[in-house]
Amino acid sequence: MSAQAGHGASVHIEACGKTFADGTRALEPATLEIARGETLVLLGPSGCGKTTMLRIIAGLEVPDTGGRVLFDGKDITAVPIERRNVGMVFQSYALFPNMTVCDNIGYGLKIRGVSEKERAARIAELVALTNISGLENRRIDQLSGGQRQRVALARAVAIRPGILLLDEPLTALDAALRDRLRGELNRLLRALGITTIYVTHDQSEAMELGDRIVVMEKGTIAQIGTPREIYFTPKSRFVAEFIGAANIVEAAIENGYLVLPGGRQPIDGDANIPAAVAMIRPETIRVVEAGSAPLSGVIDSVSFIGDRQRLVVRGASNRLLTVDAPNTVQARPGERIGLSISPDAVRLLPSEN
Ligand SMILES: Nc1ncnc2c1ncn2[C@@H]1O[C@H](COP(=O)(O)OP(=O)(O)OP(=O)(O)O)[C@@H](O)[C@H]1O
Repeated sequence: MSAQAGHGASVHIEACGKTFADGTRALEPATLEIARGETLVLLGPSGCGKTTMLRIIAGLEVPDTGGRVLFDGKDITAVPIERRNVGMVFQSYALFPNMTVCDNIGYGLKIRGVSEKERAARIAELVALTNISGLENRRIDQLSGGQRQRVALARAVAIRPGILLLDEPLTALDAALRDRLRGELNRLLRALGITTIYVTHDQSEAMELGDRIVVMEKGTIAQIGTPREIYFTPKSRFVAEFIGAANIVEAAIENGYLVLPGGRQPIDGDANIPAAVAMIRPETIRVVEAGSAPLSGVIDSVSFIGDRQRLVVRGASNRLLTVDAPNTVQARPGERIGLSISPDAVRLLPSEN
């Protein structure tokens, strides 16, 4: 494993936009730094330009005039994919179905003229790292989906790329397997220390894997930050609603108070934003006795999720708030409850058009 570590290259994307031949503007000019060894996740809804950005980094797509891609400070915009030293894994496996696991993993090494002995050693190391021991001599068409994705990963990193590009690699797998592989992938990426750019539309995948997340919206970068920054301090309603559950409340602000459906809520920070909406995460709202609480409402529905329960609470004027309560709280539809929100849990966001 140690022989694999520390191969990451830094990536600098400068003013890279993309307009396709048919006039589709897939990506507005974007500038982005990715540090050596960092895992950066490109997250966003379908069609927002994630894959296009990844393909520009890979060398599969040329950016519009003026855009540049630099690896370790060197301009490689005109360098073809096979000379960029990148490893790639896609949602569809793109493995050679009739070849064995070992031959697939060693393919890139073989065409680069790596000796058989060295190849065997590297393959053995990767078979262990990706948990596919015992399958070395199976053909790809004799493997499960999860096993195939492990082989695809092993093959992508076998050539010791400076940059690993992953496009929705877990999307085709069922939920339980996806969760397990996500954890394994996380450990693998940390162990290898390769700079990784990971495309997904799944916010929990993005939060678990990313050192930083780039949230994309309609071909533009909506926000870049660590998973915690994106979750706790989203800059816009779009980001707040894309990552995690969010109560978005359009409410008046009066003298440092937010006027909420069931009462008045003190808020921190600049309460003089002229037009704003408030975001409150469901797990930051506490259920308390109805009597003394500044906010109250009637439970509309209760969904038991296991580790917690999600309540929908109807306040005055029929506005609904989602509340994630501990699974030990007794809550029944129709009951009146009090709610307590810490002022710093209310985030004001600019209201959008
Ligand atoms: N070769 C192409 N020619 C024309 N338009 C394209 C081409 N490739 C992609 N697009 C368009 O560019 C936009 C961005 O596509 P892209 O594949 O980057 O999105 P994405 O965020 O990766 O979406 P998904 O999650 O669905 O893969 C989309 O509107 C898409 O239809």
